[in-house]
Amino acid sequence: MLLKIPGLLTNEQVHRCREALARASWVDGRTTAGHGAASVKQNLQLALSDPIGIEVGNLILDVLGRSPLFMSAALPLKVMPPMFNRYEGGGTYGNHVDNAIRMLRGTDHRVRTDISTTVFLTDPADYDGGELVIEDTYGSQTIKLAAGDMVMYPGTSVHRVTPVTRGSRISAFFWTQSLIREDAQRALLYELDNSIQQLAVDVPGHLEITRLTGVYHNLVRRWSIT
Ligand SMILES: O=C(O)CCC(=O)C(=O)O
Ligand SMILES: [Fe+2]
Repeated sequence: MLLKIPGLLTNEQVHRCREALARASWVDGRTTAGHGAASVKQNLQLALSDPIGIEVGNLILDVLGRSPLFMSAALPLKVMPPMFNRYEGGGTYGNHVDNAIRMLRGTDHRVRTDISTTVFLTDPADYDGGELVIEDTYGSQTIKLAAGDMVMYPGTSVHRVTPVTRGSRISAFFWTQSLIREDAQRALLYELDNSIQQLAVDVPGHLEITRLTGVYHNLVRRWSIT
């Protein structure tokens, strides 16, 4: 399931992130890519230990934790600390699939990358190119969103970022391990949750809402990996 979350960050929050990131030092993005991906990756990133990245990442995690849309669609078990990248001067990231397992820095904790996410931090009018192209079962989706918007998509997808030929594209990206491993099951739960929420507005207090809520939780119980 590919899902956009418009306005995850307010303009003020985007501004704060961008101001902090402008003070950070960027390194070659190939340092954090797996073997196959490194050969098609041509961008800049913040070092994982960069205190500015950690601070801005915490702001984003805080906002995410309060996003009902993210919680419902991701059903997160573990969210990796956000990382940051910058593409300019033809910078690009060719077709790749993200590594299935990532280590949490400084620990021996592993995170399975069920869901990949990009949070756009640059106004699309400020750069050319830089589209995130995701191969989906319904064909390829081209994503270029307003600053503060986010897209989440299955970690299993082949994806790329087209060359940035004018300006500079700065984004946060991170991975989530979901309680629900299978994308199709997660998508069903998301649909059901949305339906129940809508029913609760349209026919408040209806007994069937309680039964459907039970079905929702019993499916989570059946499918959850924890
Ligand atoms: O910059 C993006 O939107 C995606 C980055 C990406 O695919 C990656 O770092 O694996
Ligand atoms: Fe990727």
